[in-house]
Amino acid sequence: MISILDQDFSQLNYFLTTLKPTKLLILVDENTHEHCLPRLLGNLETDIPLEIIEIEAGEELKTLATAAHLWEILTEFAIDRKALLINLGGGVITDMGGFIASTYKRGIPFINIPTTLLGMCDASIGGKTGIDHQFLKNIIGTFAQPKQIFVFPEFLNTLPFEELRSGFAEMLKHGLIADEKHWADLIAIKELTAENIFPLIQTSMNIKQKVVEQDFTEQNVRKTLNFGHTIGHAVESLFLLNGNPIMHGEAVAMGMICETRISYLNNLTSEEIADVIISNIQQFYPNLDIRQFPTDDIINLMKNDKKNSFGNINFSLLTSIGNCKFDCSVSVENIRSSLFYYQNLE
Ligand SMILES: NC(=O)c1ccc[n+]([C@@H]2O[C@H](COP(=O)([O-])OP(=O)(O)OC[C@H]3O[C@@H](n4cnc5c(N)ncnc54)[C@H](O)[C@@H]3O)[C@@H](O)[C@H]2O)c1
Ligand SMILES: O=C(O)C(=O)C[C@@H](O)[C@H](O)[C@H](O)COP(=O)(O)O
Ligand SMILES: [Zn+2]
Repeated sequence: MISILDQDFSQLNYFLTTLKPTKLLILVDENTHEHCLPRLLGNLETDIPLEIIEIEAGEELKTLATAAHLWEILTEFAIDRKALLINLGGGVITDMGGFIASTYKRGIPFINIPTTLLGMCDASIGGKTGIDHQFLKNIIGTFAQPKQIFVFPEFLNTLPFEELRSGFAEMLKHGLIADEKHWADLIAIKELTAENIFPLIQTSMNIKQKVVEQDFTEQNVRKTLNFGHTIGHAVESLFLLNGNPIMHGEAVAMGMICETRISYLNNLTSEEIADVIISNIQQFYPNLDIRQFPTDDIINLMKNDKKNSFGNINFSLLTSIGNCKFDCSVSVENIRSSLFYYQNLE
């Protein structure tokens, strides 16, 4: 599924005339309702009946209860399998929307229109859908591709800086795992603005796309896209559980620092390279206060990571800038050491 950069909504309109859905359902959260929906509705050229479905914004709402509520709404609207769900939002909306669409009536078509940087470069691509459960990230979900992904970069104009920075973490990840030049271009950015990041979005989208094409169901190389997430997701879950959610990209940035340190501790990279990577990530992200969480709690949560096998916690680790190795086993001692290292970073 190739994402389409659509500047003037013409390709979206053409897509709708060829698909001819029986109904359009647009899933938004309160922010994308306010900032993105008017622009979309103002440009849609269609007489297909249309309904808007709004949920509250936030990771806390990416739950089974919200999914059940949304399935009920689909039933109320009496939608058939030829209706089209349009997910207009960030990763929470595309994960949730993709999940409810792929399960309702065993699957109705959906498209993603990402409105965050994270959504454009990562979450809208690749067909991982899902919800959190018992505070475990994306623990219930499906692999289901959207019929199409339409990217309208103008939506970034209303995105708060912190959200832009969160999405930037996944772009850094793409550089680190697959493309040294992309990494160099990203860290050369002096100020994180939509304008400065914009020229690099397509490269990030392509990196993700290419990996997913090789391994849709994450049997092998797709695991590299999870670099930073083994520790990042565990910490994200703990903040969520505490009622103090952090942004996904903030957690990934923290996870990438620890997992880069582990790459060195596991003799995959030199300490020098690891230090360069870490200081570059650090320049964008303030340290998270993870001292509040017992190390054992962080490690216990990692036992639920989806990359694990035979009871082992498997990591994706860096062998150099632009290269990543998956299915690496790591001693508990090295995991602890990386967390201690992070806690003591200046
Ligand atoms: N499926 C995947 O491959 C994948 C990849 C990465 C992340 N994710 C998931 O994505 C989620 C994070 O996504 P996210 O960072 O986009 O968060 P998000 O969807 O919560 O959006 C962040 C915030 O920005 C607001 N917003 C969205 N678009 C806006 C706009 N154009 N202008 C103003 N405000 C806007 C939202 O309402 C929300 O408050 C996490 O749940 C993460 O697990 C999934
Ligand atoms: O697409 C992938 O594969 C990824 O791992 C991308 C990640 O950035 C993303 O956060 C994904 O949702 C994590 O998946 P999970 O399987 O660890 O829940
Ligand atoms: Zn991620």
